[in-house]
Amino acid sequence: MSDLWRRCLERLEGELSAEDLHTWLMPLQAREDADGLQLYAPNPYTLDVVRDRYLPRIEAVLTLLSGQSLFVRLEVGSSAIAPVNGRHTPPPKPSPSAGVAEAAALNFHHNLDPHYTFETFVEGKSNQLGKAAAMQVAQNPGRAYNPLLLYGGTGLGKTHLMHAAGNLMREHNPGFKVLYLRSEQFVGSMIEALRTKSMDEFKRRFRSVDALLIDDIQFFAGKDTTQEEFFHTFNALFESKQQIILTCDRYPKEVDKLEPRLKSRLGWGLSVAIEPPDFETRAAILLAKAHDKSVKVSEDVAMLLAKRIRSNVRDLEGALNTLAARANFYGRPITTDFAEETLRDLLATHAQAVTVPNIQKIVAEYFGVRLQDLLSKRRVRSLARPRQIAMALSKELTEHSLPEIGEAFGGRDHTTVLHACRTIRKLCETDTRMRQDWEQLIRTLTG
Ligand SMILES: Nc1ncnc2c1ncn2[C@@H]1O[C@H](COP(=O)(O)OP(=O)(O)OP(=O)(O)O)[C@@H](O)[C@H]1O
Repeated sequence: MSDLWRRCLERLEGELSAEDLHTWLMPLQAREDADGLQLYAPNPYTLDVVRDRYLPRIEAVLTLLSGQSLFVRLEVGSSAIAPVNGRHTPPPKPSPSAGVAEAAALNFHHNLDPHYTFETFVEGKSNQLGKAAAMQVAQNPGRAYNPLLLYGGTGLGKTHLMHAAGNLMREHNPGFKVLYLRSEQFVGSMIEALRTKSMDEFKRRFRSVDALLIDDIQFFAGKDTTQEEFFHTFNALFESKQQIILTCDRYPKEVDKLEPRLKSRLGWGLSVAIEPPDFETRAAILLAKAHDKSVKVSEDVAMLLAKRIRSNVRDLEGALNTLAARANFYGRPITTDFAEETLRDLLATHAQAVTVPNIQKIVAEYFGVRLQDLLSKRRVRSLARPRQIAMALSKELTEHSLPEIGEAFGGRDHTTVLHACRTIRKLCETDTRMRQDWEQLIRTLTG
């Protein structure tokens, strides 16, 4: 069986009933080839059901798994034998009388993940602005903010929000043509178009959509021809008020080898940072994901995982999936003991990354002070503030007690550490600069 298809089935296993999976998807045979994935249905009836009910979802999953836009062809037959009656599933052909717009709409195959919606997105301080902006764009495409750019570290929900916006646009207007693709797919399509001398078609394809969603545009860095082409596509869409939504793993101005004129265009709309979620949001996301997957997880377990896994939501979700699979396999409930035991190695890896000496070193580097000064008794402000931040980070990111942290900072009293934690928390609420420093340090330490 094609490995990709096997992984696709595994993913769909969590979403479809066992009966549907066995009746419609398991009987399909798959073959990967240069053009994409060929699926063979045992009979025309299965083919029709798969095409009508499951094909968009299959394509969305395959795109997510393979990282590229895969063309899926459905035929009656088997992967070992040639197709028996050659029934293909091209998108329905428009009648000769259909207008151009109608034809385009009929041929258009959106590839949004239907599970990524605003309803399944848990809001917290870290992503509030991003969510609000994505919703406004979805409610008023091409007019609210264009482009909308969501940026931030990996696994924080940028792709989720982007799909949610696309899904909401289509909910309001089912004919709306939303095209989602990762930036590598854009590059791949362009190279293919250049190779086959079909740039006109490439241009038409990207400019005929109502909303273009491109993920991870940092991959455009250093690819001059792609940037040039994207620049023109951008201008064409922007001028005719078609919506553009982009994501990037950092603020685009900080991406090296991205053309200045492109960077400037990206700043025309709204750029919103998606920050790593705080403890409460991480716990809430876990409980929501567990609920979606019908996995029984107590608040204690959610809090344990949220406390120990701070890197990103994807890692958190991965831990939950592992727990669910093991609990199911052993027929055991997910208690905190079971979670500790099952995820021992994973939790240790996350704990290892953040140690008090590591925090002290990173904070000293960040503020340009010497480590020995940070740990000294000197009370000048230029040292006192970084020291307080390092103490507060140690409390936030490690399991050490206040006295232990005090000890690690040149033998200070635990009340000094407590005071540092309170001061920094207050400052984070009132001082933007402080909050940015805090978040940046958390990113560096847990990323
Ligand atoms: N606030 C949230 N609520 C619910 N799920 C979330 C939230 N944030 C992230 N997730 C989930 O975490 C996983 C990773 O998110 P996503 O793929 O959107 O991250 P990303 O920021 O686009 O990362 P990358 O830059 O690596 O592509 C997804 O399954 C997504 O549903």
